[in-house]
Amino acid sequence: MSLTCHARPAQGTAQPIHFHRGEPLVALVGTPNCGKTALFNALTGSRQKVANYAGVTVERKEGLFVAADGRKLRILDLPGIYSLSPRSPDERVTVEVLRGQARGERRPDRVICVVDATNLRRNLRLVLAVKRLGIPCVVALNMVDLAERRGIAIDVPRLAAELGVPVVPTVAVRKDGTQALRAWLQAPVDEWGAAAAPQAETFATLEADHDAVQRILSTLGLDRHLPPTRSDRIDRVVLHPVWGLALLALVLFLMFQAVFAWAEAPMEWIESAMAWLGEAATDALPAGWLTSLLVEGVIAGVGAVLVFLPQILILFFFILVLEESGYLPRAAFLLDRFMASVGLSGRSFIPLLSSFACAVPGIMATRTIANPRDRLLTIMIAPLMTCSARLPVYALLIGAFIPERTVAGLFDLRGLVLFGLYLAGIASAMAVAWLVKRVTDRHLPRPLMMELPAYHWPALRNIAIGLWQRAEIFLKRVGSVILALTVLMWFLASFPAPPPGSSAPAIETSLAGTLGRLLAVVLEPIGFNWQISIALVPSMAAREVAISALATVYALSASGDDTAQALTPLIAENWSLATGLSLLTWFIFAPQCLSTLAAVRRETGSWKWVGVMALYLFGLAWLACYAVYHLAVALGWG
Ligand SMILES: Nc1nc2c(ncn2[C@@H]2O[C@H](COP(=O)(O)OP(=O)(O)OP(=O)(O)O)[C@@H](O)[C@H]2O)c(=O)[nH]1
Ligand SMILES: [Mg+2]
Repeated sequence: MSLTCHARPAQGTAQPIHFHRGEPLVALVGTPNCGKTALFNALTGSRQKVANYAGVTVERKEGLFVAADGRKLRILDLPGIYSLSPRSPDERVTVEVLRGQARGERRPDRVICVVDATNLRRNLRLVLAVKRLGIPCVVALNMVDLAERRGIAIDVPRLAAELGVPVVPTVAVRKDGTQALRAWLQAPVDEWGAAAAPQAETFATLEADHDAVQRILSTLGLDRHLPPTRSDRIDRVVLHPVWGLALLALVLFLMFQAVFAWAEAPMEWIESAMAWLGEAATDALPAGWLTSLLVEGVIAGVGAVLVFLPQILILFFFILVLEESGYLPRAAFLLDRFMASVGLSGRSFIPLLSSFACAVPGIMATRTIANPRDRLLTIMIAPLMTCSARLPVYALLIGAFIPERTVAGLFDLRGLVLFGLYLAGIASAMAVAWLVKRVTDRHLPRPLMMELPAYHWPALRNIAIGLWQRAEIFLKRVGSVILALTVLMWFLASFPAPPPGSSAPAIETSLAGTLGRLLAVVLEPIGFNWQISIALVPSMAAREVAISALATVYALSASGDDTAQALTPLIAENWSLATGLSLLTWFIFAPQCLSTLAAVRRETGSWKWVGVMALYLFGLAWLACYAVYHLAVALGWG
C-alpha cells in the first residue's frame, strides 16, 4: 500500500514525495526474455503472460509472496531492459521504478536480478549497472536447465564472488526450481548485502563494466565459442529468404484451415445444446414477454455467439504455440524487409501479430517500439489486424454464403476465404502505412535489432493454461457485455409494441426498427438492410454482439408460425451474396470497438488520435464496402 502526496516543490524540485507503508518491495529486473515473469508467476502464484520472445511484459505488475512464517513481500514484475538508459516506453517503466521515480511507487527495497544462464555476456553487464543503484540485490541465475543441456557449466560460488552479490540458480518453469530463491526471500535483508548510495553512470563506468564482464567470463572459463546449437541449425531453414517465407505462409495457412476443419463437431454440439435449451424453455414456460426475452433474446442471442468458442480456441492454440516456441521474432525478421518497404519497422511485427488476439494488448505491445513515429503508426493500423472478436462474425457469414467445398482436392474453401479475409486486413494495414510514408515522407530506414531466443518445445501445461484463460475471457464476455447488450437489444426491438390489430412483427414499429431504418439511409448504398444496420450499433461495444443482435432481430421478425431458426440459414435466405460480402468487408475494417479507442487514448495521451482513427476507419470501411457491394451486384450477385 502506498500513498502519494504531491507536496509543494521544495527548492525548485518538482518531484512528488511518496509516503509508504506496508510490505517490503522486491523488484524483478533483467534483460527481456530471461524469465522474469515465469519467476514472478512461480513466486506469487500469478498467471501473467509468459512467452518466448523479448518484450512480453510492457507494464509493471504486482504480486504477493508469502513466506513460510507468514511474512509478506510485494513482488514487482517489470518489462525487460538492456541497460539503465531506457530507449522505449516499456523500458522507461522499469528504469523509473528502479530510480524511485515511478508515480505512486517507492524505490524497491530489494532487487532480484534475473540472469539468463545461457547468455551471461549480455546479462552480466546489466547486473553490474543495477548493483550501482545501491539497492540490496540477489542474482537469480535462471534457465540453468538449458545452460546445462548446452554444456555451459557455471561455477556459482565463484560467479557470486566475482560479482560481489549472492547468486542462486533457478529454473523458473520447474515446480521445484525456485526453492533456493524462496529461501533468499525469507532471509533477513542484511544477508542480501547492505544498501548504499547510488553511483552515477558515466561512459567510463560502462566501459569498465564491459571489461569486468570479459574478465569474469574468462575467469569462469565461459568465454570460449560454443558449437552451433539446435536453434542455429533450425534457423538455417526458418530464416532462409525463400524456405523461411514459404514456411511462414504454410504455418498461417494451416492455422486457418484448422479453424474450420477442427471446429465442426464441437460447434454442432453447442448448437444442438442451445436449440434444445430454447425448445425446452418455450415448452416449459408460459407464452409472454419474459419467455420471449429468454428464448429470443438470451438463448438465441448468446447461443449464437457461444457457438464460436471452439474456433476461437483453435486460433489461440496456434498463437500460443507460436509464442512459446520462439518462432515469432523469426517471423518478424523474415518480414522486416517487406515491412520497411511500406515504412514500418520489424519491431511492429509482434504488436501487430498480438492484435490478432485483440487490438488492445497489441496497442499496449507497441510500447516496445522506441521511435515515436513508428509507434504511433503501428497503433493506428493495429485495429486492421483481424481480432478474435471478429472471427465469429466472419465464421457466421462464411458459413452462410460460402459453400462447403474442397478446392484442388485438398483445401477447405471456407478456410481459404477466412485466410483471405485475414490477408485483406493485413494488406490494408500495409497500404495505410505505405500511404502515410508517402505523405509524410519522413521515414529513415532503421535496422532491426532483435533477439532470437532459443527454440523451446511449448510446454503442454502452459498451452492448456493459456487456452483455459482464453475460454474464460470469452465466456465472461459472453456472460457480461454480450448478454447485457443482447437483452438491451431485445428491449429496443420489442418496444414500443405495435398498435392493436396490427399483424406486423413488433420489431417493425419498435425503437430499434426505427433506428435501423434511419441508419439504413447511410448504409443502404453499401447493401445493408435495416436489420444489419441495427446490429452494427451495439457491436461497437463488442463485435460479437453483431451476431447476437442479428439473431435476436431475426428471431423477433419471425411472424406467425415461423419457428425461430438457426441464424446461418436465415441470413443465407434473406440476404444477397453481395450484402454478405459487403458486411464481411465492413468487418475487415470494423472501426467500431470502444475498448480499442480507449486504449488509443491511453497510449497516445490524446483524443486527437482517437478521432483520426475512428474517422479514417469508418471512411475506409464505407468506401471499401461500397466498392465490394457494387462490384458484386455488377457480377450478378445482388
Ligand atoms: N527451460 C526454461 N525455460 C524458461 C525458464 N524461465 C523461463 N523460461 C521460458 O523462457 C521464456 C521467457 O520467459 P518470460 O518469463 O516470459 O520472460 P520475461 O523475462 O518475463 O520476458 P519479457 O517480459 O519479454 O521481458 C518463456 O518461454 C518461458 O517459458 C527456465 O528456467 N527454464
Ligand atoms: Mg515478462
